[in-house]
Amino acid sequence: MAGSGEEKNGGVAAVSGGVEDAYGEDRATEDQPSHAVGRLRRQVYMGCFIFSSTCPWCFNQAQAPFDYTVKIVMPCHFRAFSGHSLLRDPRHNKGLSFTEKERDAHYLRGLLPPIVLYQELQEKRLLQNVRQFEVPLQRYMALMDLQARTLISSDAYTFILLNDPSGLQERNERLFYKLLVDNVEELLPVVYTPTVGEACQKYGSIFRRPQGLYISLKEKGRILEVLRNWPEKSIQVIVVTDGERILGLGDLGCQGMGIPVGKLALYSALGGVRPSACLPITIDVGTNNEVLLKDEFYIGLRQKRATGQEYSELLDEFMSAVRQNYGQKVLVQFEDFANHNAFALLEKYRENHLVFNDDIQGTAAVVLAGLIAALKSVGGSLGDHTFLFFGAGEAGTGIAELVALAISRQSKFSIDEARNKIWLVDSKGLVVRSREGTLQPFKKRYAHEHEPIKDLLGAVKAIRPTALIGSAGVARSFTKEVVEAMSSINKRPIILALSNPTSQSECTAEQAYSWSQGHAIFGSGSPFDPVKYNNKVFVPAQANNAYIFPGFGLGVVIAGAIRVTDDMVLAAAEGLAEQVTLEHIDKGLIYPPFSIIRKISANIAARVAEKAYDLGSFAVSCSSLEFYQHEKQVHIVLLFYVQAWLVISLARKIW
Ligand SMILES: NC(=O)C1=CN([C@@H]2O[C@H](COP(=O)(O)OP(=O)(O)OC[C@H]3O[C@@H](n4cnc5c(N)ncnc54)[C@H](OP(=O)(O)O)[C@@H]3O)[C@@H](O)[C@H]2O)C=CC1
Ligand SMILES: CC(=O)C(=O)O
Ligand SMILES: [Mg+2]
Repeated sequence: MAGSGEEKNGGVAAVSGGVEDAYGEDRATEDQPSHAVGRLRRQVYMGCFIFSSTCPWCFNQAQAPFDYTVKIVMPCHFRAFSGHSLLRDPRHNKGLSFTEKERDAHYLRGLLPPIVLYQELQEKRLLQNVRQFEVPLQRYMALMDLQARTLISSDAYTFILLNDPSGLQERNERLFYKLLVDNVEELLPVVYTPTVGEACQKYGSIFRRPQGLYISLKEKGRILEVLRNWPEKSIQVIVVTDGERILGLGDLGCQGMGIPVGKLALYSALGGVRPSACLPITIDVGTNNEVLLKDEFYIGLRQKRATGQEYSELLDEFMSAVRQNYGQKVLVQFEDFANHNAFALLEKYRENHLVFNDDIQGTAAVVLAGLIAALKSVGGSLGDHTFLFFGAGEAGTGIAELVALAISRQSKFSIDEARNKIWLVDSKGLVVRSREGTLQPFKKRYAHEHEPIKDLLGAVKAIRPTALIGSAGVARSFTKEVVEAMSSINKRPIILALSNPTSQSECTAEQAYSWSQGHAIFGSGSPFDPVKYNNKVFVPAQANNAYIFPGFGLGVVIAGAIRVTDDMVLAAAEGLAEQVTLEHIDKGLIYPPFSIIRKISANIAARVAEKAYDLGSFAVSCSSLEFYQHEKQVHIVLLFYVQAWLVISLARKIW
C-alpha cells in the first residue's frame, strides 16, 4: 500500500502510488511553509482517509487536489501565501471571487476592488470577453494568459489586476479550468487543434512567459538539475515533444511547446489530473526548418537537428533523470516526434519505463473505437472488412496494428491474417511486397502481394476498402473522385480525415457528405461544424486522440501502473466504444459528444486501470498490487470507475 522506498530519491519528491504518499509530505514545494502546513494537511488527509477506509479506492495519489483546499481555505500560509504573492499565484488566485473573509484572512484588503464576484459570474464575464476576440489566436492567447503559471512582476501585475477592465489578464488557473470544463466544445478548438497549431507556428512572436520546461542540447549532462528547477516536485504526467512533427505542420523545433502545454491542459480539464502534477517539456535538439533558423524571433537553438548517438544519449539521460526525480510511476507521453524517432523511442523505453506514444497508441485507440461504432451502422464485425490507410506513419500504422490486434482477439484470425485485411498507402504509393526491401520496419508487415499502385484513387479502386483513413498530413487528398469511388463500393463508406490542423485535413465535412450524397460516415481530426445537405443535418465526428489520452493517463495513475501495454490501449478503445449509444449511432455519430468527455474519461480510466491490474506485476508495481489484492472478489472495474469519477468531479469542485 505504501509507496516503495526505491522510488524515493534522496528524500525528495518521488511520486509513488497507494495511500501513504497522499499525505503529501513528499510533495511540498519550496515555497510552502512546511511544518504547520504538513500538520494541517495531515489532518485533512486523515479526514479523507476515514472516508476512504470505507472505500479505499477513493483515495490515492490522484487525490492531490486536496492540497488546494489546505492552501486556500486555511489561513495557514501566513504571509508567504497571502497578499500580493497569493494574487500572483495563478494556482491559488481566485481574483475577484475571494470572499470578504478570505480577503481579511489573506491580507488582500485594498489589493482588489471592493466587489466580490462569484466564480460563476467571473466565468460568464470571461467567456463573454473571450468571445469578443474574433481571431482564434487571440482567444488562445487570452486563455493561456489566464492559465499561465509564471508571472510578470508584482507591480505590473497589480496594475493590470486593478486596471484591466476585461479581466482577461487575471492569472487564475482554476477559472481557466472551470471555463474549459464547462465550455469544452467551444473552447477545445482554441486551446487545442486547430488553433494550437497556429500558436506553435507563431510561438516566437507570441511568447510571453514560459509554460513548461525546455531541455536543450546545452543541458546535456545536467538534465536532472534542470528538472529540479521546475517548481512542482510531485509530477504524475509529463508530455514531451522534440518538435519535429508538430501536427501536420512539420518541424517547428522549440516552438512545439504549445503542444505539450495544450495536451496537459486537457489532462487536467478532461481527465482530472491536478495541473500541478502535469509537466510540459520540449527537448530542443535544433531544427531543420530553415525559416525558423533565419527567424530573429525564433526561441530555440539555432542549429540543425542533432541525430544518431548525440540524440539518443540526450533522450537516455532525459528518461533516467525523469525516473530518478519522479519515480517509476510518472507517465511520459511522447508527442509529435517524427516517426523515425517515435517508433524507436517507444520500443526502447516501453520495457523499462511508463511511456505512451499518443500519436501511435492514443490515435489507434480513438480510431478503433470509432470503427467499432461505425460498424454498428455498416454491419459485420471488424474481421469482415477491409481498411485502407492513406499515410503509413505513426498514426496510420499505429491504428493498423491495434485494428489487427482487435480482429485477432474477436475472431479466428491470427494477427498476420488480420493484417492482410489492412492496406497502406505512403508517399510512394501502395505498400506492396515488391517494395519490401526499402520499407521502414513498421510498414513491412503490411507489404502484401499486389501490383504497385502509385495513386490513392487507383488504390481505392483496386483494394475496395470499407474504410478509408487519412493520416498523411496532405491537405485535400480525398478528392471528389476518391470519395465517389468509396461511395460506389460501399453503401455507407467510412471516411476518416485524421490530419491536423484543419488546413491539413484530407477533405472537409461538407465535401465528404456532399460527394457521398449524404452516405459517408465521416470523422476528422480537427473539428468541423455540422453540415446541412439535402435538408438533413450531419454532425461530423471529431476523431481525435483527445478522447483517449486524458482518461488513459488517469487510469494509469489510479492503477499505480508502471508499464503501458497494448492490452491497456485496447481496453481504452473498448472503454470509449462502449459509450457510443444506439441514439448516437442513429444520428450518424461514431463517438459520444465531447460535452460528456469527463464521464467518458472516467470510463476509459476504469477500463485501463482494470486491465493494468489484470496484467499483474508486469504493469502494476508490487506495492499497488498488494493494495488491491484483498479486493479480488469485488467488481474491480466498478471500483475504479467510482474512483476515477471522484477524482474528476472533485477536481472540478476544488480547482
Ligand atoms: N486525429 C488525431 O488524433 C491524430 C492525427 N494525426 C495527424 O496525422 C498526420 C500524420 O501524422 P503521423 O502519422 O504522426 O505522421 P508521419 O510522418 O509518421 O506519417 C505520415 C505518413 O504520410 C505519408 N505521406 C506523406 N506525404 C504523402 C503523400 N503525398 N501521399 C501519400 N502519403 C504521404 C508518409 O509517407 P512516407 O512514409 O513515404 O514518408 C507517412 O507514411 C498529421 O497531420 C497529424 O496531425 C496524428 C496523430 C493523431
Ligand atoms: C492530435 C495529435 O496528436 C496530432 O495531430 O498529432
Ligand atoms: Mg500528436
